[in-house]
Amino acid sequence: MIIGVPKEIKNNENRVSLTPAGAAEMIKYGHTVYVQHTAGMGSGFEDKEFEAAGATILPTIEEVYKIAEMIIKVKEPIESEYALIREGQLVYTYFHFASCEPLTHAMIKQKGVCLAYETVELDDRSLPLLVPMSEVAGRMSIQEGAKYLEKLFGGRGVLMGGVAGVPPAKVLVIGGGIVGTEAAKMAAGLGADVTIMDVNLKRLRYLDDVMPANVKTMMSNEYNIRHMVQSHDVIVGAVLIPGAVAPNLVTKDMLPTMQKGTVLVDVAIDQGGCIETTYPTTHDNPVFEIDGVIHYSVANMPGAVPRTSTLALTNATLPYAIKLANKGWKTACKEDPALKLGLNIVDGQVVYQGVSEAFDLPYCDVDKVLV
Ligand SMILES: NC(=O)C1=CN([C@@H]2O[C@H](COP(=O)(O)OP(=O)(O)OC[C@H]3O[C@@H](n4cnc5c(N)ncnc54)[C@H](O)[C@@H]3O)[C@@H](O)[C@H]2O)C=CC1
Ligand SMILES: CC(=O)C(=O)O
Repeated sequence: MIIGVPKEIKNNENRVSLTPAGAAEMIKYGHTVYVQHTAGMGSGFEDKEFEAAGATILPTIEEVYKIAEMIIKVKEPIESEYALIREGQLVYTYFHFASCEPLTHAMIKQKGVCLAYETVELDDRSLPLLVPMSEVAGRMSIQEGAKYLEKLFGGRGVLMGGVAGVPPAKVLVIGGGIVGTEAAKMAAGLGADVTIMDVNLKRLRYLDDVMPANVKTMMSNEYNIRHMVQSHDVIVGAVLIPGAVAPNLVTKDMLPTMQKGTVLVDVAIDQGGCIETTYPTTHDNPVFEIDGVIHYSVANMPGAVPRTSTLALTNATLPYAIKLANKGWKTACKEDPALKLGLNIVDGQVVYQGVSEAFDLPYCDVDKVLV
């Protein structure tokens, strides 16, 4: 198969979807790999390393899209890329359709095969291609929270771990999955007083067992959230309903009850956000303030640590990419139920329930596009 690796063009997105090692692996299986000039540079991989691995460098993004049967990306295509996607072309990347109606309509129109990393799902309901970036974003959420808590950046001027005789910062994490767990671990490691909330009691029991003593667990419901946000310094939004828009759990009317300089980090922003007042921001301009409360809502947080993130992401995406290239997307998806769940839009049809519900679009059973 002919594989294309475009350079990411989202704001400050320095990850790349394939490393030189990944390109070598693809080539070993008999595939041809085209990489856009400087696509790997932001992650510390030079063109010559891809060439040494057997890939061919192409000067422009247009040439990559034109020649490739399978595009491997990191972030969803942005507006300038929509028209480059061809009918029947496989695009393997994060899409987060439910949070972006224009992207959804554009991909329906282009009739590509959109296989979304974030909805590839194993039997145990885990999301193998989201996990590595959730680990990164969860850990980063506390670094960012700690930074914006500093007075200089508009925060309350509270030190995460406090000092002898002065209590530490209070951190509330809403959602106890991968992002939430990593956030709680990092905050606890800095000495903060942490509470983690979830609706899944089994998950709360597990977290209660494994977390250090400065992490408490609490059932997530409107009453508890309303009460807790009033006294916490950093609040991390980390919920997910796979493939669907995130629910608004921290609502606008709660802001005036918070302490001035509280920092909200809405990691779930890529699925629309779980804090009503957040909208997607960029690494260039990551925060904004409403009612004296700092909002951080960057939709591609791992893009800020591209070396770590590229290596972590491609560790997870490469084995599936090889399967797709070796067998073709139809056979690969028929044989692997986890990959099949990654199909969101195929040949102009929405084949993922959460996306059809988000925009009231007709839903087509995925098996119909696999015949
Ligand atoms: N902004 C960014 O750069 C990044 C964002 N993310 C996003 O972070 C979000 C979380 O991802 P993961 O932790 O991997 O998901 P996950 O599936 O591991 O965890 C989500 C958790 O939310 C819980 N939950 C669902 N409804 C809830 C509610 N009403 N109250 C409290 N908890 C609730 C679930 O029970 C689950 O434990 C996703 O939207 C993901 O796409 C992930 C990586 C990077
Ligand atoms: C999960 C995601 O969208 C990201 O890592 O950017």
